[in-house]
Amino acid sequence: MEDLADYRREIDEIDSQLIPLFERRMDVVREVARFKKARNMQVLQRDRERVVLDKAVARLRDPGYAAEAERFMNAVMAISRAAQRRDIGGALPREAAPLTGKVGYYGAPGSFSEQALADYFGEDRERTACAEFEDVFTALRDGEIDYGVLPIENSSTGAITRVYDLLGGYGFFIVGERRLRIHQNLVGVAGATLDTVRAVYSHEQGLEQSSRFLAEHPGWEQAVFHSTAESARLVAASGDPAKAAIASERAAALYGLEIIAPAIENSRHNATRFIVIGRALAPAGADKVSLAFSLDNESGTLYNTLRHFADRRINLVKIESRPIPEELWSYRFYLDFEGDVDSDDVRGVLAEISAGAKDFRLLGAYRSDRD
Ligand SMILES: C=C(O[C@@H]1C=C(C(=O)O)C=C[C@H]1O)C(=O)O
Repeated sequence: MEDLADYRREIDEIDSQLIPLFERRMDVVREVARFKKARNMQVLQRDRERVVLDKAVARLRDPGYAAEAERFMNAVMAISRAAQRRDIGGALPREAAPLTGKVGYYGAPGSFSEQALADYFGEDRERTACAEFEDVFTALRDGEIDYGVLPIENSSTGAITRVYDLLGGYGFFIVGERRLRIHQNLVGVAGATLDTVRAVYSHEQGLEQSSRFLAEHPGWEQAVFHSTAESARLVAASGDPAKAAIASERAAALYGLEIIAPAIENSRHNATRFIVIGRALAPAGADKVSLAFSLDNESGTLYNTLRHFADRRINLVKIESRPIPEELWSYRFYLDFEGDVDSDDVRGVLAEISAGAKDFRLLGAYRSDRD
């Protein structure tokens, strides 16, 4: 067997080639930053990163290293993105004010997201329904819409985790938010009553937010369907008094349904927070910032990240963690905090966190919707 010193000499020799290559790569990456700055382009280019990862794996002699090669290149690209963000500095692409254009929303006409859209952009704004959460993201990616509106958290059921995961996956920005008081109603066709109903359709949020009311009717089948509005549409189309939906008053009126039981939500304070997403950061004047990052699973990493907020007396308003499916028991953290993204303190804290965390991403800076 060779000596440990021999192995280490060999590793040193390899690194002596690796580091100059890394340096060359970083030089090119910073040229790319200049290019992006001139064209107001986003730093993160997910499609390109996928290509880089696929090429790396294809070049392996031993495919057994595929997962490691991906992690290696992911780390290299996270470092190059951080360098590009440093170079580009405050010149992140921003939306022009006011936010004009076509808006997509989750659900169907009559959904709570449509209500949030009407509240935020005005009733007259041109809009398009997106049946699934991801459809809002793909429509924005494909240029079919300029902004999207989706729910992100409910005051009683918590985070809408699927939307968090999509936010982490697509490279878009949160440009605004709207909070809405949510009343859930049991709605059905003319003649439907608590006695005729056998099955209740709704989005899982509608069912969850009304779980106490539903518990009083144990004989009813609970069917998870698309959005609350889509559920109302289904019930109207069926014409069947045995079917009911949990949906808004707005949806009931739109689809000609009657309210069998009003305000069936568990909590008197039931409210949902909706986000408005866009392809670039909101115009200046924001007072709330959202970001995402992951950390090494080691003692103190989360503390060492969060302490920067305390040191700068920045108020953290929300933290959510979501599993990273590709990395067993690893998590991605989503943080919301108060502050102006153009202030020295917020710039400082973003620099501190991006230096210590992996896959750091500024998710948005926008005006908060306070009560
Ligand atoms: C260098 C670029 O910027 C980022 C970093 C990449 C990399 O290091 O290879 C790839 C895509 C971008 O997310 C680029 O856009 O090509």
